[in-house]
Formats: sequence, structure tokens, C-alpha cells
Amino acid sequence: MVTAKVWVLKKHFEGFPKISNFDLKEIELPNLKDGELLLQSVFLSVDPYMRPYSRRDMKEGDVMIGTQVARIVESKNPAFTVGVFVVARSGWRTHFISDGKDLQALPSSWPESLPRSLALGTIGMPGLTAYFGLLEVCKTKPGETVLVNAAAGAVGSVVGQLAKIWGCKVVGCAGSDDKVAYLKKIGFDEAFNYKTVTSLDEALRKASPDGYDCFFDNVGGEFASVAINQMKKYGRIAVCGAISQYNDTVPQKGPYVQIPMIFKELRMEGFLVTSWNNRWEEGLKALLKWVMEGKVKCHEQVTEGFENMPAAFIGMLKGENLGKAVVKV
Ligand SMILES: NC(=O)C1=CN([C@@H]2O[C@H](COP(=O)(O)OP(=O)(O)OC[C@H]3O[C@@H](n4cnc5c(N)ncnc54)[C@H](OP(=O)(O)O)[C@@H]3O)[C@@H](O)[C@H]2O)C=CC1
Ligand SMILES: O=C(O)CCC[C@H](O)\C=C/C=C/C=C/C(=O)C/C=C\CCCCCO
Repeated sequence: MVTAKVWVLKKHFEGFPKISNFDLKEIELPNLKDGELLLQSVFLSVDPYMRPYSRRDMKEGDVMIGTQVARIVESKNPAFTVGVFVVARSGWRTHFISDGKDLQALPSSWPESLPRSLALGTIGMPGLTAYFGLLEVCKTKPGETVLVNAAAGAVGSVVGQLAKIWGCKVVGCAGSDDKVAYLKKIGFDEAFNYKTVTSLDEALRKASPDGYDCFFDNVGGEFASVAINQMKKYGRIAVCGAISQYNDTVPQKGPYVQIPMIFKELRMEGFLVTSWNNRWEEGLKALLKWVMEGKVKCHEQVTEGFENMPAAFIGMLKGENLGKAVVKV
């Protein structure tokens, strides 16, 4: 019998998550039935969506939702062999049983030298979010100017690098000077710390006096309200996330955006990366190629130890991560 450790949502979040919202439990896993697999998590992801989705999809006592890179340690399913690594969506667990239907094998061309944790970040759902958000929502053209916030994060850092590959000028903002330095290192044309600028409006205008063709919005809120007024005519806004609001106890009341939307004939489109589920293989292949060619740089914020998952999650929401936040078990 294998004992799995799991993190459950003890109490729904009110405002910012706290360690006390979580409970660490042990579950004795049964012996495998025919067709089943036993897997051990090796890297687990902590993502912003977990905050809003927990209220929508979970009840207190449930195992926290999430994805992981896991290794098959026992198999009674001829389609899967021991030792193979997969991406699963089994939540915050050290070990779990699967029938194999919900597992995605890492691309067969995955080099041994490449950290498998990237399958949770740049060469995984966040990277795909950047890829499809830019390609299919922003529809960037060479020579255009792209703005991205939370730019040093899992999604934002890929947005900026893909926009550079696709011939754009890229402006990014992040919440620390170290992150701003990182953005410039990976090729952003302009970058600023939104927490320390005296005026967001001035900082955006200085970074791109002619305005922005595309705005890849990961943050929402006041930033988005200011940025929309600096969009060029016929600009496109990809509404990817609103992390500035996930932890609100009282909904923010931002200024209305209708007037610039109409006057500048903007297109603002919300999207979920799962809308392109049938093209994830295309995206992963492209992202893996760019990473191997050195055209897309990766950075991970690795927290050691399953017992530190809540702290890693809270830290990511507070901006303590540079690059994709993952937990190494
Ligand atoms: N639509 C979709 O399919 C998907 C949407 N998303 C969304 O994309 C966004 C980025 O996700 P991801 O790359 O995984 O996360 P990140 O790796 O970017 O980590 C979150 C970052 O958000 C920033 N942040 C947190 N709170 C605030 C705030 N109040 N104001 C401004 N910035 C804040 C912090 O960076 P900083 O130092 O810059 O403050 C923090 O590091 C999220 O909104 C997420 O929900 C992600 C995946 C799929
Ligand atoms: O199991 C699930 O459904 C989670 C799937 C996660 C998976 O890896 C794929 C997609 C992740 C999408 C992330 C989306 C965002 O981060 C956007 C977050 C919030 C938007 C508002 C949600 C409001 C819910 O009430």
C-alpha cells in the first residue's frame, strides 16, 4: 500500500489565501486494478487560476486543483510503461492512481537535458496561453507595439519573447527592479516597475509615445483602465487574466472603458487557452523548438518540498516568483 500526501482546501479563501486555509492529509492508496497506473508527482504547478477556480469548482475538504509532472511507478495498463513522465491534472498530491485517460505524455522529442518542470510552464499551459493569445487573439503583425503586464511571469515572459520573435516592439511591466532587469535581459525593448513609477500613464507614454497596437492583459483593474487609453486605433486587447482582482473581498469599481473602446474601435477579447485544446500539440512543438534554439529563455521559481505548496502558491500571488512558480517534491 502506498501512502499519498495531499493538500486539501480546509476553508475557502477570503481575500489573500493563508496557510490556515489548507490542511495536509495522508491517504492510503488501494492496490492497482487492471488498466490502472500508480504515479508519483515530481513537480507540481501553482497557478493564479487556482484562486478564482477554487471558489467556483471546489468545496471545503476537496484536494486542491492543479497539474503536475509525474512519473509512472507501477503499471497495470499495457499502454503505459514504468519510468515514463507525463503531465496530469490530479491536484496537490504526492502520489495518485490514474486509468491513463487524463494523462499527457511529454513530447517524444523532449531532450534529457531539458528540465521536465518546463512542461508546467514555458512548454506547457502558460506557454500555450502566450502562444495562442498572441497568435489568435492579438494577431500581432511585424512592426507593431505590444504591451504585456505581469511580464516576468510564466505567461508574460513568453508573450514578450514570442512578440519579439514575431517582429514586434515589446513593452513589459513587473513588480520589482530585479524583474525589470530580467525583462531587458530576455529582449524586452522597454520595461518598468509599475510599483515604483510616479505615474503609470506617463510610464506607458514614455515607453511607447505612439501608443500600443496590442495589449496582452494578465492583470486587469486600474492598470488596464490606464492602458486602454493609450491603445492605437484598431488596437487589440487580449484579456488573459485579472490577477489584480482574484483576491478582492469587495469587487473593484474601475472607470468604464466603453468610450475609448468605441472611439478607437478597439477589439477586446477574453480567452481561455483551453479553447485551442485541439492545437496544443502544435503549440508545444513550436515552444520546444524555440526553447532549444535559445530564442525563448526560461526561468523558474522552484520551491523545494511538498510541504511548502501553500507557501509557494501564496508567494506567487504576492509576486515573489520570477518566471514560472513550481514546487519540486
Ligand atoms: N486565460 C487563460 O487561459 C489563462 C490565463 N492566465 C492568467 O494569466 C495571468 C498570469 O498568470 P501566470 O503567468 O501563471 O502567473 P505569473 O507567473 O505571472 O505570477 C503571477 C504574477 O502576477 C503579478 N501580480 C500579482 N498580483 C498582482 C496585482 N495586484 N497587480 C499586478 N500584478 C500582480 C505578480 O507579478 P508582478 O511582480 O508583476 O506583480 C505575480 O508574480 C494570470 O492573471 C492568470 O490568471 C494564466 C493561464 C491561462
Ligand atoms: O481543472 C481545471 O479546470 C483547471 C484547468 C487548468 C488547466 O491547466 C488549463 C487552463 C487554465 C486556465 C487558466 C485561466 C486563468 O488563469 C484565468 C483565471 C480566471 C478568470 C476568471 C475566472 C472566474 C471564475 O469564477
